[in-house]
This record gives sequence, structure tokens and C-alpha cells, in this order.
Amino acid sequence: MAPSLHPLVDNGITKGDAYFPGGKLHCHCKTNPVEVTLGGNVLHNHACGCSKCWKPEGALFSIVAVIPRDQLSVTANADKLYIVDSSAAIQRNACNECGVHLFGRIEKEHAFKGLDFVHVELSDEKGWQEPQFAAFVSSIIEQGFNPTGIDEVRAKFKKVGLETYDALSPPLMDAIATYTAQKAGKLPSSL
Ligand SMILES: N[C@@H](CCC(=O)N[C@@H](CS)C(=O)NCC(=O)O)C(=O)O
Ligand SMILES: [Zn+2]
Ligand SMILES: [Zn+2]
Repeated sequence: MAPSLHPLVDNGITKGDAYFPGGKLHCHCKTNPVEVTLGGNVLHNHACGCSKCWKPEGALFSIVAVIPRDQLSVTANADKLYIVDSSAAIQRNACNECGVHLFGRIEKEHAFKGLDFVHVELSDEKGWQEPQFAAFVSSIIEQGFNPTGIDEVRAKFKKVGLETYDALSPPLMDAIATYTAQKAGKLPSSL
């Protein structure tokens, strides 16, 4: 049987709703789940194969998106959250009971500072932006995926209409490179 990329990808992508107003995310705890409230739809939703992003059981990829940090609040059981790796650029806040990542926040200077990383599958609501592309695909090999299967993985993404990359998508890589050049004084701060 072909491996599961992610439940939101395996059987085709369901388009989101352009006017979706946001909603709530919950961790997997049966009692006292951590609740995060998002005040709008997410942006740049994508599959990520890197080793750091939270994936559901059995999935090769994470589905992760961003939202401005002022549109995110922890609305229940915040005391269960801990930061998985405080040295990482993205401080991933996970539930200390079930292990689910509720949100990732960037505190250091970074092209994406001000955006929080979230997983919309933690919501019961429908209408969140659908995944737009697959990122860090080759990274699944670093985690033990047999490289002979990687063409099949890329073909599965293509079949559901998602382009595959081994870092982020070109527009996002360009945004990071622009930020880096501006910080180094190689490009003017406003373009
Ligand atoms: N090959 C590496 C890639 C890790 C990586 O660079 N992840 C990207 C996509 S989430 C990133 O921006 N990481 C920043 C961070 O985790 O703080 C791995 O799988 O661990
Ligand atoms: Zn939990
Ligand atoms: Zn990732």
C-alpha cells in the first residue's frame, strides 16, 4: 500500500472558503484540551516533510500554515504548553500530554517574524485555506524514508495538484532572500 502523505492530501485536496472567518484549534487530549482561537483564515498553507513540523500518526508530511500572530490567542489550558526546541527559529508550542503542536512562533529577527505556524487539521471547522504546495520533500529521506519511493511521493502530490519543492516554494524563498539582502544592506529597505 502506498504510504500516507497526510489525510488532507491522500484523497485529493478540498478547496477552502475565501470568506472563512477563522475558528478554533484543539490538541488531541480527551480532557482539558489546549484550545487556540484564530481570528481569520490562514495563509501559505502547505505540506512540510521536515523533521520538526508536527505530523499526525502515520503521515509522512505535516500540513502547516501561517497566520499573523495578533490573530492567534490561546483560549484554554495554556498551562499545558511547552516549547519543543527553544533554539529553533520557530518556537513550537506543544501539549505536554498528547504532544500535538498548537502553534509555532518566531521571536528572533526573521523574514517571517510576526507570523505564527499552525495546523488547521486541529480544527473541526471547514473552510480553511487548502494546501498550496509541498515543501521539504527530500527531508523525509533524512527521517528514514527509502529514497526509492520518493518519485512515487512526488507523483502523488502532483496528482492532487501540488507542486513539490525541497525547501519552501520559490515565492517564499525569494521573500527570505530579499529579507537577507536588505539586512545585509545589499538591497534598499524598501523596494
Ligand atoms: N532537513 C531539515 C529541514 C529543517 C527545516 O529547515 N525546516 C524548515 C521548514 S519548517 C524551517 O524553516 N525550519 C525552521 C525551524 O524549524 O525553526 C529537517 O528535516 O529537519
Ligand atoms: Zn493535548
Ligand atoms: Zn517543517
